[in-house]
Formats: sequence, structure tokens, C-alpha cells
Amino acid sequence: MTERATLGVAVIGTGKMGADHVRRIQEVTSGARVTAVVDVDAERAKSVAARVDGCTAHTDPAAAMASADVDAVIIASPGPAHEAALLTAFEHDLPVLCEKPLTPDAESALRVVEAERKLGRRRVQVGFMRRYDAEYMKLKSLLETGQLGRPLMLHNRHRNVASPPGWTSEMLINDSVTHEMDVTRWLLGHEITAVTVLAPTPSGNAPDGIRDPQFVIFETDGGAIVDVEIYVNCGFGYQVQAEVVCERGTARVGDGHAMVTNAAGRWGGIITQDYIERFADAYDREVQAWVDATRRGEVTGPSTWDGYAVAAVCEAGVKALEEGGRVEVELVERPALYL
Ligand SMILES: NC(=O)c1ccc[n+]([C@@H]2O[C@H](COP(=O)([O-])OP(=O)(O)OC[C@H]3O[C@@H](n4cnc5c(N)ncnc54)[C@H](O)[C@@H]3O)[C@@H](O)[C@H]2O)c1
Ligand SMILES: O[C@H]1[C@H](O)[C@@H](O)[C@H](O)[C@@H](O)[C@H]1O
Repeated sequence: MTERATLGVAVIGTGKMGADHVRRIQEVTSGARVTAVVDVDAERAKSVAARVDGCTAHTDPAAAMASADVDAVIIASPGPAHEAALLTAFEHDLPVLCEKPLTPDAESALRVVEAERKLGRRRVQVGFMRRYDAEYMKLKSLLETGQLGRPLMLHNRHRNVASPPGWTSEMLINDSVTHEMDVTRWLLGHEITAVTVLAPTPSGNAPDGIRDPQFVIFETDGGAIVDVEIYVNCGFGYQVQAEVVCERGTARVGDGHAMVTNAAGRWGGIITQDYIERFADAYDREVQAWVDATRRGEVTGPSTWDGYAVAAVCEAGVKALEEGGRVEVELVERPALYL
């Protein structure tokens, strides 16, 4: 198959992630350039566009997607705006890299799955970037060799320095633990069947009324148990760690031991402060993989089905948080397009 010439990309949403993706495509990624940016905040769109030669600024995603120099779309607007942007991209038959979440709930995610199924071919890669992190990729390869035996348990820690304004207790699950939901399904190759959430007395760091931290437990259809400590106001750094316990050994990633210093009677390393820093390489690899696949006329990586499955687990998780106890995950049958 012949590769397409340089891909013209429209970036929808030019906030923290969108602006970083614009910089990445212009400075890091090969085979693509940003030809349009969209933001409901016209000034923000204009100021990002002004940094890129030949880039137009829009406030309406549909106008950008209709332009002749747009071949593909990155959606980095807030979750509630994703469905409309995805459906418009489908109308224009444009390939999409959609930041997580696919959409904020399982019902709307299923509408996107159904719309893509009607197109008859995959169009979307969902931005679950941990699949492109070097350490997680090594862990996945190791598990695939089978040398450690069957995975029995997966322990995760996910800590953020501080939650942004407007954060809620539910968002620990449906904005943060979404990543562990995807990691569980991808690393173990299992579906998550039930969720239980336990929460200690909230940390004094947490804004009033926010149940932070939480301890989230998944059961899987492969018989594994997965736990996630989510603590979004830990104050000291951004830490994401995972340890798989298998029948004949364990493997652990995310300790951040790239460099250990010894000085003045102490040893130690650095803790990253946010995801942009911790997952910089993963985002670079994710976007490059999307550009390369798109130019080959293919769609790879996390699918709309993966986005829907995670949305369904989020719903069970939020119910478990609100009502207590163990809540089963309800999934529709997986369409043939995603088998
Ligand atoms: N993969 C990750 O690690 C990761 C990290 C952070 C955020 N995200 C996801 O990226 C997305 C954006 O998050 P963010 O932190 O950049 O948010 P942000 O608030 O910094 O930026 C969002 C931008 O979208 C604009 N916007 C709002 N509605 C819009 C619409 N209908 N059309 C176009 N633009 C619109 C806003 O004006 C704002 O500039 C979210 O889906 C979020 O969950 C992913
Ligand atoms: O939206 C962000 C993002 O997805 C990060 O990767 C995660 O660590 C944060 O907890 C979440 O709020």
C-alpha cells in the first residue's frame, strides 16, 4: 500500500492536552502537520494557530473538518464534546485520535460504536497512552512470553499532585482510574466483570467533600483480582506504578529508577510532577503510531470498543462508590468489527 503524503491534522480543543499535541506534531512527529485548530474559546484557538505556519483557527469543529487540507483529527476537547466531534468526523470519513474518555458514559459510547460499525471499518484510536509507555510495553511483552505463568493479581498505584478545580469524588474513577481499566483489559487480555470501591477517611489534602483516596477492586473474567489505589491530592508527585503477580513470579513498573543519586548520606531519585512529563515518550509514541497507521490507511491501537468497555466499567465503579458493595459490569455483545 502506498503511503499518503504529509497528513494534515485538525486538533479540536487547544487546552492542556490539545496544545501539547499541536507542539508534538509540529516538533516531534514525522509525516504530519497541524493545518487547523478548533476551540470554543476563539482567542485560545487563534493564539495556538498563530504559532503554526498555514494553520487556521476555528470555533466550530465541523468547519475545520470540512476544510480541504484536513485529512485526520485529534479530539482533545472535554469528554462531553467528544461524541458530536466523533460523529462529524465519521460524516467526513476522517480518521481520529480521540483523547480519553471516548465519551463520558456507556450509552453515548455505544452510540459511537454503533455509528462506526455502520461505517463498516474502524476510524478511531482512543488515547489510552499507557499502552505506548516503554515500561508498560515491556511488561506486556513479558506476560506474553508466558514465562511467569498465569497472572493472578495486578496491583496499581495512581497518584496525582492535586485535583483541578471542579473535581468530584466520581472523577477519581471516571477520569483517573479509566487508565487502570484500560491497562487491566490490555495487559491481562481479560474483561472486567465487577467493581468494588472502598474509601478511607479522606486525606486532609483533599478539597472539602471529595473522597480521596479510594481503593478500587476489579474482578476479571480470567479469574484475576486487580486493585487500584487512586490518590489525586497526594501533594508530592505524579506516580503511576503497576505490579503483576503471576504463578511463578512478579513484575513491576513505574518505580522511576531511571537515575538514582547518592549524596550527603542519602540516596534517591526524582518524582515527576504531572502526566505531561511522566508520559511524554508515551504520548510521542502514541501520536506517531496513529500518524503512521493513518498514512498506511490503517487504524490500530485502542478501539471505540475499548472506549465503550471502559465507560461501562466506570459506570459500575461510580455506582459501587455511591451505593457500596460489589457492582457487576454490563457489556453488550462485542460486534464483529472489534473481534
Ligand atoms: N491521556 C491523558 O493522559 C490525558 C491527560 C489529560 C487530559 N486528557 C483528556 O484530554 C481531553 C482534554 O483535557 P485537557 O486537560 O486538555 O482540558 P482543558 O480544559 O485544558 O482543555 C480543553 C479545551 O477544549 C475547549 N473546548 C471545550 N468545549 C469544546 C468544544 N465543544 N469544541 C472545541 N473545543 C472545546 C476548551 O475551551 C479548552 O481550551 C479530555 O478528554 C481529558 O480527559 C487525557
Ligand atoms: O485526565 C487526567 C489524565 O488522564 C491523567 O493521565 C491521569 O493521571 C489523571 O488522574 C487524570 O485526571
